[in-house]
Amino acid sequence: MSKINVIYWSGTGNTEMMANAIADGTKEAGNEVNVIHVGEATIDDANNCDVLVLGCSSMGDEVLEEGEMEPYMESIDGKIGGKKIALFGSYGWGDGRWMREWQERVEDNGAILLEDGLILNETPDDEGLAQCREFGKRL
Ligand SMILES: Cc1cc2nc3c(=O)[nH]c(=O)nc-3n(C[C@H](O)[C@H](O)[C@H](O)COP(=O)(O)O)c2cc1C
Repeated sequence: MSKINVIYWSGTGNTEMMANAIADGTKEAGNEVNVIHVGEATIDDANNCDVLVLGCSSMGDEVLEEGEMEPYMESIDGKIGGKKIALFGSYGWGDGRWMREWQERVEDNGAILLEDGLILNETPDDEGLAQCREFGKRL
């Protein structure tokens, strides 16, 4: 059994739906999971788990949300070398650039990206939620 922390930011609830479905999948696979809003996450939450799962929607112009998620990433940049990480988030009109750049950032930190970042357009439908649960099971 692995301990998995899912730390997320979500403006209108789309990425939050993904976070909860990913958590359901990880639980079904027999893991222990904590879902934490990034506003309540500590640096320790990034470290005290076997797999760190980070979620944020595409905001600004293809960037992480700047009030809570970007500062949190800055607080863990340089401290996640060797960490197993998976990324996810919802987007709107873009082509997923925010996720590609986020993946690069995590890899530049020396973290081990377990999966390609899971991205879904706007509000997840049943198929999207099923994809999230499968993603969670694979972690
Ligand atoms: C201020 C703002 C900026 C956004 N910027 C982008 C963007 O650059 N690229 C994109 O694909 N979607 C963008 N979106 C759309 C959101 O990523 C999309 O609606 C997403 O589903 C929101 O998920 P959430 O409810 O988890 O925050 C933006 C939305 C808002 C409100």
